[in-house]
Amino acid sequence: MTVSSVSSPDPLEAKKALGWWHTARFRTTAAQLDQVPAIHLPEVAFVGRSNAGKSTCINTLTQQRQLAFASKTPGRTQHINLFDLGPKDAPQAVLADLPGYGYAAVPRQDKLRWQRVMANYLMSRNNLSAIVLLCDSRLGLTELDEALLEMMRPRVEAGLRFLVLLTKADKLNRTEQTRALQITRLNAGGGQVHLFSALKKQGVADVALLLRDWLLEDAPLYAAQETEPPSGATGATGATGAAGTE
Ligand SMILES: Nc1nc2c(ncn2[C@@H]2O[C@H](COP(=O)(O)OP(=O)(O)OP(=O)(O)O)[C@@H](O)[C@H]2O)c(=O)[nH]1
Ligand SMILES: [Mg+2]
Repeated sequence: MTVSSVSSPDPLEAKKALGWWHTARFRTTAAQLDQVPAIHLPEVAFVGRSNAGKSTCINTLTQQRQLAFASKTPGRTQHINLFDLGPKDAPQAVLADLPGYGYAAVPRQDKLRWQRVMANYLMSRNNLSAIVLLCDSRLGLTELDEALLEMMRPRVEAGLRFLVLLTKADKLNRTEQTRALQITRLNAGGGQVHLFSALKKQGVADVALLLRDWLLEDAPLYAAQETEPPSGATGATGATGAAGTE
């Protein structure tokens, strides 16, 4: 098995994809599900345990130091933050940075509330094209990640794209990286798995290309919805309708 840093994508294509990610700019923030606006653009959601490296990954992909707030203090991201991607006057896709789950020091009520917000978001967000589940490569998929995978299974089976990123890969040696990839691939239920290091820029080009292609492939589906009444919009992968609002 090759470690993902070994395969290098076409440099020109990678440069174009990174240029596209660099267009990312803040769109809106929401503390509750019913405050998140319906958007007729393909969306990728970044999820994972608190401290997994979501915000750092977003900053690395977009090559912006402070787009998403990264922190040494777990539980930092408390809102659903949305960012636009593509030309300024014609955004093509949306990136969602979701609050991390599982941080022990957060009061139980807040923890439960956020887990509910996130689950509802992932199950009900009509325009979701892809989910990126980030987990620390030293920990692999934890119980909470697997619960999330299980919950998302119907949507993944219905076509929702799914990528697991093993973050902080710089903390592992080559052998450990290969092992982490093998184990996670077995447990990822058919989703793609990549190693990622913000520090060493490992996997950045691959992930930039993969996610951009997924989103742009889905863009025509949502462009068609723009002309329909909002109630007729169902999203490419279909909502399960399982979630209410917070
Ligand atoms: N060595 C190393 N550290 C990293 C990497 N990515 C993130 N970190 C560190 O991990 C910590 C958490 O990163 P964040 O990006 O804030 O994590 P988060 O998932 O957004 O956390 P919440 O907002 O709490 O959910 C920070 O101290 C980062 O510097 C990496 O690739 N390598
Ligand atoms: Mg964060």
